[in-house]
Amino acid sequence: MGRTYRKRKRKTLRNFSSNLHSSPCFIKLTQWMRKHGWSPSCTLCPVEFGDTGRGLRAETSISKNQVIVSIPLELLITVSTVESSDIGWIFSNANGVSLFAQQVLAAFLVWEKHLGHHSVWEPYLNSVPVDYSVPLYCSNEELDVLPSILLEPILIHKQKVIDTFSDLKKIVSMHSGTCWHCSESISTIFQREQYWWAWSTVNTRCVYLDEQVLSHHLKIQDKSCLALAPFLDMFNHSNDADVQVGLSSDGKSYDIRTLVPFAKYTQVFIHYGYHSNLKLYTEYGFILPLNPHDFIPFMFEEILNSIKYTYPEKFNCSASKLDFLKCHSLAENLSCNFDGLSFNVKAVIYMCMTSESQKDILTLKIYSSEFTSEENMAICKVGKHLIKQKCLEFESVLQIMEQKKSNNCSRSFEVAGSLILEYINILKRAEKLAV
Ligand SMILES: C[S@@+](CC[C@H](N)C(=O)[O-])C[C@H]1O[C@@H](n2cnc3c(N)ncnc32)[C@H](O)[C@@H]1O
Repeated sequence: MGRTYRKRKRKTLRNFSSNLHSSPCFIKLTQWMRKHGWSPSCTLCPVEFGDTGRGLRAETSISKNQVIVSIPLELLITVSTVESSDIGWIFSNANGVSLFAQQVLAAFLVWEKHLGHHSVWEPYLNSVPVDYSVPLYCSNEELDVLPSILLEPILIHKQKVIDTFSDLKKIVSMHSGTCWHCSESISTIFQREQYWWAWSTVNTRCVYLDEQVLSHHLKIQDKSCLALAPFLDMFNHSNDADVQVGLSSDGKSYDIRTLVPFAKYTQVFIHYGYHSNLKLYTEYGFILPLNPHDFIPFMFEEILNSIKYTYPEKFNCSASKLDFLKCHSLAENLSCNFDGLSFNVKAVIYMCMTSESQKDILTLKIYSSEFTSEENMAICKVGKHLIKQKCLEFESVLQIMEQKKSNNCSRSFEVAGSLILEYINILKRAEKLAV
């Protein structure tokens, strides 16, 4: 699929949304949920939106403080659901191998998916996506061209998936039984590809519960009380949404109450958290244009290099200055966002360009930000150089990515390209502010 085609397709999709209300998958999901005690809290229709993909649309207006979804606890998939399932015994006998909530839920999805029609969860499993745009699905060749700001969290995440899968294989291979449904040996049912899909399903769709709701006896390493919640997991995220989530007052369901109203025929969003685009990309496989929580980190050395380049004669970064910066936590959170360079970046630039003898004055100036116009100009000049260098770095990465994109690339790689483009836009705006 060529670039022009994709661009054209995106353009068409943006203005187009298609109603999924009568899709067999959705009808079966809601019929099955009703049988298990669910009833809709308000009229929501699943729709394929041009800009956000599948989500839920309000068929009538929704007011502030209205409960938009309420899922009976028996419809949630939690660690206790897994414990009392066909494969619960495998995890009760893990023989010292570490278990994590996400791994256990993912294993359960793989198991139930393989049962097909024989799974009571089939209507739910058929409602979740068959593939994902999370970075786990970037090929090694694609990962090779990503900048370290993206690559580092991706590799950490990927390693966690690899390790938990390898531990799962260890656990299942301790047991020699065969499956009642397909007669396959238990261990062959858990394959890497299915596990990656299941892991991504949990990662992009789970909610967090109170520990008390989850009574089980499995030895889970982490305290994350994850739950998969059918239907509820079709809400997309927006920074403009605001919600209250948790158990209903009678403790029988998991509810979401919206704190903002929604007009009839608009998409109803929830809020996944105050996430930067990097977090949204690595955890959920999408980004938000003009995300106010976005920022681009700088390394301390990058700032020093910009000072050395712009004012070689003024550069002065002694051991005592380094101590000072570290003691005052000024050498961390070095970043740039839509509003320009962070306070700490400016403090580091100022500190490392000013002579040692004036340390008391320096401290006072940094915390009052009362720089002379000459000092301000010097800080801006270094800041501009720093921003420009980062921009050049991202532009050259994007160029390489564009070349790769013209061949067959993963959806995840395309999202990574959009993220780099967002970063370039932020830097260009910040550069204009640094005058
Ligand atoms: C909990 S699911 C939401 C429903 C999902 N869109 C679906 O089709 O089932 C989370 C996933 O939805 C997508 N998503 C959520 N909010 C989005 C947004 N504002 N823009 C684009 N995609 C979004 C991402 O793929 C994310 O991993």
